[in-house]
Amino acid sequence: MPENTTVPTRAMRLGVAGPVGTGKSSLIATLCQALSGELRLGVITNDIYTDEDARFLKSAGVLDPERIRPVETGACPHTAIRDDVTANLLAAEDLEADFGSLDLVIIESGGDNLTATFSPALVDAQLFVLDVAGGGDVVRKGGPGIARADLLVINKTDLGEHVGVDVERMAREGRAARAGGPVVALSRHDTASIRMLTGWVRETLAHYRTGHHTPVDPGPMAPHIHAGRTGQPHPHADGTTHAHDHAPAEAGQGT
Ligand SMILES: Nc1nc2c(ncn2[C@@H]2O[C@H](COP(=O)(O)OP(=O)(O)OP(=O)(O)O)[C@@H](O)[C@H]2O)c(=O)[nH]1
Repeated sequence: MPENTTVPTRAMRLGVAGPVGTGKSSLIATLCQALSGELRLGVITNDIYTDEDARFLKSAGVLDPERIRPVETGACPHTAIRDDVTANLLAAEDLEADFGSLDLVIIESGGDNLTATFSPALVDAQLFVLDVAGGGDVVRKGGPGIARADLLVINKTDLGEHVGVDVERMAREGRAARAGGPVVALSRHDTASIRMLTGWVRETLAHYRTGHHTPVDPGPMAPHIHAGRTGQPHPHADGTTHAHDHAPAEAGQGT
C-alpha cells in the first residue's frame, strides 16, 4: 500500500438520487433488508417539506428506526446534496456519534430531475435511479447522473411488459450512455437483480476500505435559476460562478 494512502475511519456514504417516484426509498428498504445482518447501517432521507421518506422506511421495519434520520431541505432537493451539504454532513456525523462506527450510511436525495447529483464532498459513491415506468427513452436523455454516477439503476423492471418498455434495450442504451459503466436492471421482486445490487455495494465498500477509493463528481447542475435568489453568485455553463440579475424564475428552465 503506498505510504500516502489513508484507510478511512468513517462509514462509506452512498448517495441515491434520481427523478421523483423512481423507487429510491424502496431500493434503500431493499438494501437495508439484504445488508443489515452483515453491515452496520444508517440512512438519511431528504424531503423538501416533510419527513415522508423517513417515515416510509421506518414503517417498512427493515432497520432500527433510530438509524433513519430525516433532513428537511426546505428547498429544491439538489440544494442540500450539492450546493450546501452541511445538514446532511451533520446528520451523517450524528448517526456515527450515536451508534459508534457504522459501515455504510445511505443518503437518499429528494426526488429531483435528471440533472441533480450529489457533491463528492458529501458522498463517496452514488447511484442514479431511473424506472422503466418513466419510459424507455429517459435513458437516452443523458445528464450527469445517467452518464457518470457510480452505478445506474434501471428500476421496476417487472413493469416493463405493462408499459411497453423493452428492459434489455433500456439497459443496453444505459450502458452505451455510460461508456460501458455499470448498470443494474432491478426489481424488488427479482432476487437475482437484488443480488447484483448488493454485490456492487459490497464491492464498492471493500474498495473504499482500502483507502484507494476516490469519490467521482458526476458533474455540475445545468445552469438554472433559484426563485428569489437573483443577484446572488451561481454557477454558469462556462464553469464560472458569479452574480447577475435574471428574469423572473418562472421564465427559467430549472428549479
Ligand atoms: N412494480 C414495482 N414497483 C416499485 C418497485 N420499487 C418501487 N416501486 C413502487 O414505486 C412507487 C415509488 O416508490 P418510492 O420508493 O416511493 O420512490 P421514490 O423514488 O423514493 O419517490 P420520491 O421520494 O417521491 O422521489 C411506489 O408505489 C413503490 O411501491 C419495483 O421494483 N417494482
